[in-house]
Amino acid sequence: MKRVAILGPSTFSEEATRHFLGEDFTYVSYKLISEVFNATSSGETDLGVIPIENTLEGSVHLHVDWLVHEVDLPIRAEWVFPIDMNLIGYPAPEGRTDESNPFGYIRKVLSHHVVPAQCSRFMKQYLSGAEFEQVSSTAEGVRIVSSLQDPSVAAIGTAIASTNYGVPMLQKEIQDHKDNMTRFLLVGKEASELKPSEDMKTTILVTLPEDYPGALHQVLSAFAWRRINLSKIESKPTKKKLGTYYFYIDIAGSLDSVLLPSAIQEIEAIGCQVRILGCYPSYPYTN
Ligand SMILES: O=C(O)C(=O)C[C@]1(C(=O)O)C=C[C@@H](O)C=C1
Repeated sequence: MKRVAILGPSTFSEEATRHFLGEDFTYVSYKLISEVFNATSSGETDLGVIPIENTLEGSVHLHVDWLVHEVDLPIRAEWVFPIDMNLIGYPAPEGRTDESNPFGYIRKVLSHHVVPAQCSRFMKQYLSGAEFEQVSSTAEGVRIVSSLQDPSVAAIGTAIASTNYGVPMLQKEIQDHKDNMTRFLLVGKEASELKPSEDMKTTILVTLPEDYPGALHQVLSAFAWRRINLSKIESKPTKKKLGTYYFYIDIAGSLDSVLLPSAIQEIEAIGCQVRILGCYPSYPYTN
């Protein structure tokens, strides 16, 4: 069975990956996302799972940075998964209940750094008196809460973490929007057989030539006149020289098509550097 590195256990990454890949894989949990990348890069696992973007938070920059700067792991698939955030902790100790705020007794909240952006309304309304402390995953927060057994410290995470660590669910579905989704990437050195998908995507990094006014316009027009759809374009620092950027571009389409390779050739011809991060199937959420 192929081995898949995930941030886990009892995380959203685990829930999303089990839903997508099923049980024909061996899941190997790591505490840090850097360990997921390293395990996949070193061959300890065949594949790795990276949360890359969220409806409410946007790109997870740290993970994009790892993908671009630290490893050379092609993207093999992407899928989206709904994210229901839950407040997990112990009930108010006797004498500490507050009519105006049922969670006013919570002084500290532990979770992954992407979580406050996904639960900002709930946190503003009920947890404004609590300090937020970042931990390596949502499940790690729940694990710490279970070890402390202190009602003033709570976590935000998955329903499965609440069950597995035996910490009560205080409030379900506290994310700002019902349709909160996270996009996950499957990365790995070798291609894996996956279920067929109607949609293919290609992700490229483009570095513009210096001293070429209008270069970005030319890049975009190479796609535009071929009617190739870009689903995302983000500029990011190259980290080599202050003020220099590359563009992270998600393209709807496959490198096997006629038009996309010629668009890439056209932008290389004006002096752009192009790195292909992957050409892969994309899957919408299906229940
Ligand atoms: O901490 C977890 O549970 C994770 O799987 C990580 C992660 C992320 O990095 O975006 C995954 C999905 C949710 O958006 C929140 C956290």
